[in-house]
Amino acid sequence: MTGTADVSTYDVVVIGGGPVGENAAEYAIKGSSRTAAIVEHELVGGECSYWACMPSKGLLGPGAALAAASGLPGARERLTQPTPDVDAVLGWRDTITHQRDDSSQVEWASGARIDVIRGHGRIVGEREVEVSHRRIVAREAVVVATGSTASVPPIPGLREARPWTSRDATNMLDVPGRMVVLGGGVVACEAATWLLDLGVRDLTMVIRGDRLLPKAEPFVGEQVAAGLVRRGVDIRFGAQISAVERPDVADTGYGRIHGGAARVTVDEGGGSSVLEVDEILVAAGRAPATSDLGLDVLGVTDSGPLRVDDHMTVPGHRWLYAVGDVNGRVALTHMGKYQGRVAGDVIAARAQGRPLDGARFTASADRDAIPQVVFTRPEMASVGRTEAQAREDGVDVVIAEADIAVAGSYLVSPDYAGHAKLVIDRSRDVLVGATFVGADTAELVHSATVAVVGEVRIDRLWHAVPSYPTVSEVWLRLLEQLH
Ligand SMILES: Cc1cc2nc3c(=O)[nH]c(=O)nc-3n(C[C@H](O)[C@H](O)[C@H](O)COP(=O)(O)OP(=O)(O)OC[C@H]3O[C@@H](n4cnc5c(N)ncnc54)[C@H](O)[C@@H]3O)c2cc1C
Ligand SMILES: NC(=O)c1ccc[n+]([C@@H]2O[C@H](COP(=O)([O-])OP(=O)(O)OC[C@H]3O[C@@H](n4cnc5c(N)ncnc54)[C@H](O)[C@@H]3O)[C@@H](O)[C@H]2O)c1
Repeated sequence: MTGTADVSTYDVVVIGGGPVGENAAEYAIKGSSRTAAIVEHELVGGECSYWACMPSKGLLGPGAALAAASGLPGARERLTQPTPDVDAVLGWRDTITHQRDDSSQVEWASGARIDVIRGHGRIVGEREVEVSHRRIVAREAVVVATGSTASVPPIPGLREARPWTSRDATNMLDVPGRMVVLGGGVVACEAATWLLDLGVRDLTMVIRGDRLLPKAEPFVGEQVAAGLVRRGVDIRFGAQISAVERPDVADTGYGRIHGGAARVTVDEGGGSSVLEVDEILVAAGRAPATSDLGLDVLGVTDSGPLRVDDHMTVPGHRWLYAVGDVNGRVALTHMGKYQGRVAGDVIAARAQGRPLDGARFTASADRDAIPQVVFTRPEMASVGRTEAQAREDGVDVVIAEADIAVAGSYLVSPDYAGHAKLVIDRSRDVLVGATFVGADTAELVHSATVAVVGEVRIDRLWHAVPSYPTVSEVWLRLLEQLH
């Protein structure tokens, strides 16, 4: 860093210190003498570390472990309680989130020679960022990595009722007895799973469409819904919340019940009914965090995502990059970090006057090779395109599909239930998508990701022999259909 009291200069300034901004800063300067700063107005580590991926998986783990044990003879006989110890789970969650203390992340940044500047970052001109009246100048690049925020639909009375968003659900301190969840996407399905584990006894999900997890293969939503219904969840499809009344609202903080009971009107099938609940969870998607970022000075007045090209550069502004949730390409930590690595490599190459030769400088996997794991019970893991997406893209599709019923799955549990599907492009004889549902499938998906990205021909995949006895033997069942 160089500068006077109120103007500092770095080679690279990153606004937003989530996992994606951290990666972009690290890659932009590593192995060089370039300097970088991360501007963060909350906690270094971002939504993912304190409010999203990490606490949610912490809350889900103990229930998943108990479910695994209860499916296996010899272990299940030793289980005295089928549900987790609530205080211990919440304590484990707090351990994972370091009680929202970001000092270890700041230490990491300092080890990587990245300065952390606390405060709200706003672009005030070309290569210029303002943080609390302090001006930061970037010699090479400004990277926007500000993430996203939870959306709350404009339903009469909903905002006034101070409903929970994912931040409350992941950082819950109180366990509401009766809850309604608005939405049927990933946050809704994962949260429903841990809310039940932690003792919510009366849970209703209000879904405007006709299935859960609508972006995945249809069998995923069916199996996840069946799992939740078995645990007593009332899922209302084709339904909408039309009004909320909560006379006794209280600002009790994240994870606390926000007041007295709420009356929630649900419209479905031409009629309506009223649910009385102790808390409402809104899980209706997220909006890119582009407000109050100064983008209007660049002529960007749209409040949507900050669009970028495949070098993660904002068109027309070669010094400006946007990575992660904020660019609207894909809202997943691992894909945002991938974009952060691409942006960092591009910034480094441009700083050294090197051409952007090579695949490393172009993001492509975040379009057609996106892996995702949804940690429901059963869990689902997928990569690439679904059959419907492939057909929409004009791919000449061949399908291989099978229940997961192999020696490896039987050994996980004699009651194992799972399903797998491959989507193949007939003209190239390569895999373009794969979806697995069932216990222990999360660790299966990377094999499919390698096959999709590597464009491995199906006749070669035949020689990738799965080990016996593992769940991955389902590959053999699927490939037999294509051989
Ligand atoms: C409940 C939940 C669970 C999830 N689980 C998973 C999962 O298991 N796996 C997965 O891959 N993805 C998961 N996601 C998605 C994942 O959280 C996001 O994709 C990821 O956090 C995006 O990272 P990011 O760095 O782009 O943004 P963020 O993590 O949101 O970080 C952005 C940072 O920028 C800061 N900031 C914003 N504006 C400014 C400003 N103007 N000035 C200074 N600082 C600013 C914020 O304070 C924040 O620290 C989950 C999301 C939710 C809601
Ligand atoms: N394990 C993981 O990888 C993981 C976990 C959680 C979240 N995430 C990511 O975080 C992002 C946000 O997740 P999410 O579940 O909030 O979003 P989502 O887009 O997956 O689901 C939003 C849901 O809300 C519904 N909805 C939206 N507006 C509505 C309205 N006005 N009325 C009724 N229903 C409405 C949609 O139909 C959909 O079912 C996603 O990109 C997701 O992939 C990932």
